[in-house]
Parts: sequence; structure tokens; C-alpha cells
Amino acid sequence: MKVEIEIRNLNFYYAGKIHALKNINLQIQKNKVTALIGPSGCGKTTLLRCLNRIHDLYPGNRYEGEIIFEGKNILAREIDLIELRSRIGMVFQKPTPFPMSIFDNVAYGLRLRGIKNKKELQERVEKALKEAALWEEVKDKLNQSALGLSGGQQQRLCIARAIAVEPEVLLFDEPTSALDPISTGKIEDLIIQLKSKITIVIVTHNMQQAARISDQTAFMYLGELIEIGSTEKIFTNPEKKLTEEYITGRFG
Ligand SMILES: Nc1ncnc2c1ncn2[C@@H]1O[C@H](COP(=O)(O)OP(=O)(O)OP(=O)(O)O)[C@@H](O)[C@H]1O
Repeated sequence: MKVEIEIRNLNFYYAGKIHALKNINLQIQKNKVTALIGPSGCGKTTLLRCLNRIHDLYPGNRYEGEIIFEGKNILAREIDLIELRSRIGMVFQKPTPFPMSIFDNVAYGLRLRGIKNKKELQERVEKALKEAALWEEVKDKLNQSALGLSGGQQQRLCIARAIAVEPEVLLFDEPTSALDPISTGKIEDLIIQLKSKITIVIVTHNMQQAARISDQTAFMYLGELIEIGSTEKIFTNPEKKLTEEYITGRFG
């Protein structure tokens, strides 16, 4: 199995003082789905947001340790964050389409990367919408506002926007918590399909979801990584008592 991202001795502090991640060591496997689970406030979102340095948007946040991706430490000062975020994309909890047409939403990142040729843009937008299982529903209204789509469609549009720039990794932060069960099922199917091309990390509150779609699961508690293993092992025969108590619903 190939490692896509290796997290070494990662500590993270909000505003220079709140110690939200404590010495995390974790390997994210290539072309697999890794789920981050644990009770509210344990640091799942904080860890996910380290992987494409979203925390840099707020002053005073501090990382210690290393996150190795393609042989480089992405926490290094000289890393180009725009480039990093197109290689390691992110899909948020609430769908976040831009107030522009469906086409322009998906073309957005491509244009940012200097792709201006109309035919190339059209081809890549179509490809991304097909990969996000949205093409059939929107192909006749690409010039209409993205804000007119349903919540589930908007979330698939955000996935299309993220995959249009052909990232290696996609980070999902509770991508279905605002969606109905049918839309949730579509996103879960999509994630399973995408992993043949893209490495996926997903934060989820929903343990059934982690069990359904992930290959490896990491259980976190109070800023620490308690246990990581194959999803089957974590849910049937975890090593640590704390993990067992959590997955059997004794706290949460
Ligand atoms: N912007 C922030 N400033 C200061 N502290 C924060 C900030 N965001 C999160 N924290 C703190 O960091 C810790 C980890 O929070 P985080 O949101 O990563 O947990 P989580 O496991 O994703 O929780 P949830 O499941 O509720 O989303 C918590 O103690 C939280 O209060």
C-alpha cells in the first residue's frame, strides 16, 4: 500500500495557545478513504484543515511537526498555498457554490490556473460534472445560477469544482450532514467511485457512514489520535478500550 500523506509529530495551536492537536502521527493511504471519527471537539476538523493549511487564513494559528506530501513538508514556509489547495482540495459541510453560473463554478479553478481556451474549459467542465455524477441533471442549464440547484446538487457541484483541477487528495468535512438520505447516498456512492483516482479523507459524525465508505478509520479523542486501523478492525475488534467504548455508543 502506498502512503499519500504522512503526518509526523503534528501539534496545532489556535491563536498561539489552544493546544488542539497533540502529537499526531498518521499515514493516509493513497487511493483509499480515510475516515476521522470521534466525539465533538476532539480535533477532527482541526486535523483535516491542517492538510491544506486552511488555518493559515487566521493569524496566530501555529503548526509544529511535519506533513509530508510528495516528498515535501507542506507545513514549510515556502509552500505555495494556492497550488497546495488545488492538489489537496476541500469540500465543506454546507454546500458553498459561488453566486455564478453552474459552468463558471466548475471553471473557476481552471481559469485561476490560466486555462482560457474555450474548448478546453468546456471539455474539462463536462468531465468534472460527469465524474461528480451531476452532468445529466445540469447539462441543459449550465448557464443558470448554481444557487437554483438543490442542496444535494449544490454539494455535487462543489465536488465537481474541486475535482476539475485534478487534485491528488480531496478532504471532506462532514459533507452530508446538511443533506437528506437520498442525497447522502449519492455523495457516498460518489466518494467510493472517486477513490480510484483520488485519495480521500473524510470527517464524519456518522459512524455508519464511516463504516460504509471508508477503508481505514482514525479515532480521535481530546486532540489525540487514539487508534488507527482498517475500518473493519476499528468497528469490530479495536485495540483500545476507549475506541471500543466510543464505537459501541457508551459516550459521544
Ligand atoms: N477557531 C478556533 N479557535 C479556537 N479554538 C478552536 C477553534 N476551532 C476549534 N477550536 C477548538 O479546538 C478543539 C477541536 O475542535 P474541532 O472543531 O477540530 O473538533 P471536531 O472534532 O471537528 O468537533 P465537531 O465534531 O464538533 O466538529 C475544540 O476544543 C475546539 O473548541
